[in-house]
Amino acid sequence: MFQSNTFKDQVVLVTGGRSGIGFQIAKDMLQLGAKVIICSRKEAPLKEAAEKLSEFGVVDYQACDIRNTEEIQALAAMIKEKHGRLDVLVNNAGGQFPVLAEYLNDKGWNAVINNNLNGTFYMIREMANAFFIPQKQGNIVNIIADMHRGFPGMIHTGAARAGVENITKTLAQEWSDFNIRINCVAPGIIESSGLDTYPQPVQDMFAEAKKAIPLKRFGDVKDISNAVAFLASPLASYITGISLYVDGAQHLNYDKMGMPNVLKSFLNP
Ligand SMILES: CCCCCCCCC/C=C/C(=O)SCCNC(=O)CCNC(=O)[C@H](O)C(C)(C)COP(=O)(O)OP(=O)(O)OC[C@H]1O[C@@H](n2cnc3c(N)ncnc32)[C@H](O)[C@@H]1OP(=O)(O)O
Ligand SMILES: NC(=O)C1=CN([C@@H]2O[C@H](COP(=O)(O)OP(=O)(O)OC[C@H]3O[C@@H](n4cnc5c(N)ncnc54)[C@H](OP(=O)(O)O)[C@@H]3O)[C@@H](O)[C@H]2O)C=CC1
Repeated sequence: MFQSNTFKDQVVLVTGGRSGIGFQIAKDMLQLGAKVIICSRKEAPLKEAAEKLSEFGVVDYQACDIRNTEEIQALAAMIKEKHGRLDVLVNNAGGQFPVLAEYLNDKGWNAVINNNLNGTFYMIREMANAFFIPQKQGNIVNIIADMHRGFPGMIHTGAARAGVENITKTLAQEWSDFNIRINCVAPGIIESSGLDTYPQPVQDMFAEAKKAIPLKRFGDVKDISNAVAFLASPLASYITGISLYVDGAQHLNYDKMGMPNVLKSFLNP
């Protein structure tokens, strides 16, 4: 258990904090003493999530598409006005869809690269310039995915998340002079709202998929938020530039649940 004052008076931004994993990260941060800002694209569910989270502490929200630099700058301005600083950035916003590489068109490829790679970089750059570099203090945790051995069935996200992992290694070195730590959390398959977005044949595979995970279960959102809290906390003060796989050792197991075969069985382009 973390002490309830672990993040006391720290200001934490969680992208995609309206749902699933991001919501749990925001809730935990509030319960550990932080002031939290959540952002995502859809204003109405964002507001609703902020209302729920306000039970646990001080929470602000602002609609922001991480692919849009102007919207990110407006978010930074709001945070500066309300809080004057930012201590932790959790890049959780993202998503993709299952597809076989040969059927993925430019638009679909670009949509996922823009979201998961470009959007994450824009957010890191803007928040570092607005807060972390001038403060000479900052902490970034990037949620990536289990793409250790490639990502059959989701080539776009595998490439994007590998890019974020490499950004993390680069900035752990470039920005060490600014006392900025940056790490990744790589979730395996997590029981969250995100899984509902997968087509039924993929969901039908999930029970079978658990057998291929050494710990024989999917993770839950708390497994991820615990890892994020650890990496963002002083307990991890000598850790930067790493990826922490929170996946029941799934990344050591090459069999991606036979997913390409499942996709071939229902994809009919
Ligand atoms: C297999 C292994 C499983 C493995 C099993 C499970 C592994 C779990 C690991 C990971 C789990 C998670 O991440 S769970 C989290 C999942 N959550 C999400 O994915 C939610 C957020 N997702 C999104 O917002 C979207 O998927 C994303 C594409 C990234 C962004 O969308 P945009 O709004 O930018 O773009 P859109 O307008 O929707 O789409 C742009 C184009 O992308 C393509 N496109 C978009 N959605 C598409 C779809 N469902 N199927 C085909 N193509 C699609 C089309 O070409 C679209 O153009 P048109 O044709 O012209 O429209
Ligand atoms: N669940 C799982 O098994 C795994 C999840 N992940 C990753 O973890 C993260 C959270 O996933 P999870 O909670 O399960 O899924 P959700 O779909 O519930 O969460 C995705 C969140 O990101 C937001 N978002 C997406 N695109 C953008 C954007 N361009 N700008 C701002 N916000 C955006 C969404 O809000 P809105 O639509 O309103 O913008 C939503 O709140 C995602 O990056 C996901 O890919 C990685 C591995 C496994």
